[in-house]
Amino acid sequence: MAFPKKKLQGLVAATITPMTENGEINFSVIGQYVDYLVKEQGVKNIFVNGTTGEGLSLSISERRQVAEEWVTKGKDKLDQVVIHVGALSLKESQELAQHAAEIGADGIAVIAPFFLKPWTKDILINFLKEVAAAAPALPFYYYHIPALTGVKIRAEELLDGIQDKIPTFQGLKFSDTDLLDFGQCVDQNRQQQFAFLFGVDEQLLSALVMGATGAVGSTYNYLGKKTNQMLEAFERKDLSLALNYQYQSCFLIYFSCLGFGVSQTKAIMTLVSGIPMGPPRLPLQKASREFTDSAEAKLKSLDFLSFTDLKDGSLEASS
Ligand SMILES: CC(=O)N[C@@H]([C@@H](O)[C@H](O)[C@H](O)CO)[C@@H](O)CC(=O)C(=O)O
Repeated sequence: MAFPKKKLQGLVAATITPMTENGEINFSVIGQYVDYLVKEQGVKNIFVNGTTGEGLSLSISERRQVAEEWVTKGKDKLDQVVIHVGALSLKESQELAQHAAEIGADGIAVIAPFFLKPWTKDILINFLKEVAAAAPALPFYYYHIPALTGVKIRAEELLDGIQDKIPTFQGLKFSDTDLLDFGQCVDQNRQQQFAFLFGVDEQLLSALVMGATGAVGSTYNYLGKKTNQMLEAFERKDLSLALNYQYQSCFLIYFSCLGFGVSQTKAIMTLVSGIPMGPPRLPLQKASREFTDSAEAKLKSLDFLSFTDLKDGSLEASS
């Protein structure tokens, strides 16, 4: 095994997969995207082909190409590139895991299969174990996102004795609001050097209190710098300042009842970074005009993102 690798900690941007207006992947902007994350947002870890990256809406060949492009463009610039390799088919997941190892990724993550589902901890572990074994030199992270997979096995239960079954297990990406489950994961694994990466950006401060060692999320693409300031305030025990940052990011995320998801993330990132992210792929729909107009107004009204952070006058995603 190539361990020990540097522990994955701090902010990890869940990357968007840029697309053209006709739905093809726009590989040409990934180099620019890497530079934007590193230089403008101070974020040097990425999570590729996850929820934000529409990984499950891409073909296997596209997922391989996207992973390869991020690893290539991130070389000597990014600290860690973790590739999400979860799939409904064990074979596909193994193929992607093996590919991630071949291209020099720093880790792999896997969600629970969500159509024919594992109903018990042992069955889920068996699935994850088979995927991890396809990349025996790569750190393995379990990606817990029960609201989307429908697999409700508690993370705390899953982690109990997991390294005996999956020796490459290095941590948990926890995208759920159940802070009791999250806290129990941390508390019951204090002897291990696991990474506990929280995935609900609007609750990150609470998760830091519970022992999160880092965070993976969509908003760190464009709020990385501000969220790093929140992490620093938390480190200094300046909770009032940290809370102020957290509330501002919550209010940005929930500024309207128009919904917030991958389409909205693409639209906001296009506006803030000036890099065209394009529309999402079906079944997702492009963010509505109503959303983009109110998002633009909100971004401008918030001190959080100053006027000068906005690279262009319109939020319309590369149209
Ligand atoms: C359901 C969802 O997309 N959750 C996001 C959050 O970052 C989320 O966008 C954010 O908390 C705003 O609600 C991440 O947990 C997803 C993620 O890390 C990924 O793209 O794999």
